[in-house]
Amino acid sequence: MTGPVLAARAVSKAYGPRQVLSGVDLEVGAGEVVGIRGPSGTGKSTLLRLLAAVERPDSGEVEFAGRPAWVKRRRRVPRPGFVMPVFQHPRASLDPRWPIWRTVGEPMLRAPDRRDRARDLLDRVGLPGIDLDARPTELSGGQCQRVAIARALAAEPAVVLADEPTSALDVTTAAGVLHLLRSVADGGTAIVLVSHDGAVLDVLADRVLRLADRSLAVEPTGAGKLVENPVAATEARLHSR
Ligand SMILES: Nc1ncnc2c1ncn2[C@@H]1O[C@H](COP(=O)(O)OP(=O)(O)OP(=O)(O)O)[C@@H](O)[C@H]1O
Repeated sequence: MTGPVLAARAVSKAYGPRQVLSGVDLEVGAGEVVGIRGPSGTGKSTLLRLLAAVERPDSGEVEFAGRPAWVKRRRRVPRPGFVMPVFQHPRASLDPRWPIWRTVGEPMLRAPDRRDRARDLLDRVGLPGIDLDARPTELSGGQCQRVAIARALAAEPAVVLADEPTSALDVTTAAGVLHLLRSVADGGTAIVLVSHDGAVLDVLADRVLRLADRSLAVEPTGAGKLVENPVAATEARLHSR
């Protein structure tokens, strides 16, 4: 396809009297990594929930591959696995009753080897040898964060929406996860990445937008991109924050 894989068209959202987003436009192409930064409370997580079609905008449209995410009757159009979110508080987004292999394997319900594939994905997010039957309550925040990333990738989605995906990780682990996300993007998946961390955005994002005054504006990026950086250089860049 030639058009954007994900788009927001004049999207607005208010909670009660508080207008959080007003006429936000965004287009994300296949394989593109778009970073979003901005002060706390400006609506970054809200925008991701709208882009994930977890919440509806008050006005405007979210489109998946050129088609509205919501139909006129205000029902969400089912597109399983098209957009996968990684929410800011991963422990809360994991089912506490499920062993982690089942959480990661959920998007691959039809795969008979989904336990093995879950193990492989958990290896790739830096959790080799983790107990596949562990429950989220037995894991650290950083481990939950990586389980949530593995689950998002299991769907082989067209779009990953990641809200502070490395905030609970040490620098070395974060660099590994950022490289994994870059390789996923290089395989054609679009990524929208929210982070307060300029270094994370600088190394991973193809372009960075700033959310302020209820809308998005282009933000100049800083250091060289991850594509040109080996993991060790990314690690050094994250250390220098
Ligand atoms: N479900 C909700 N009900 C009412 N108000 C909400 C809701 N979700 C978000 N808000 C409000 O919308 C505003 C934007 O919140 P949001 O979490 O999107 O900001 P953010 O930029 O992601 O913040 P942070 O960087 O601190 O995570 C805040 O004033 C918040 O209190």
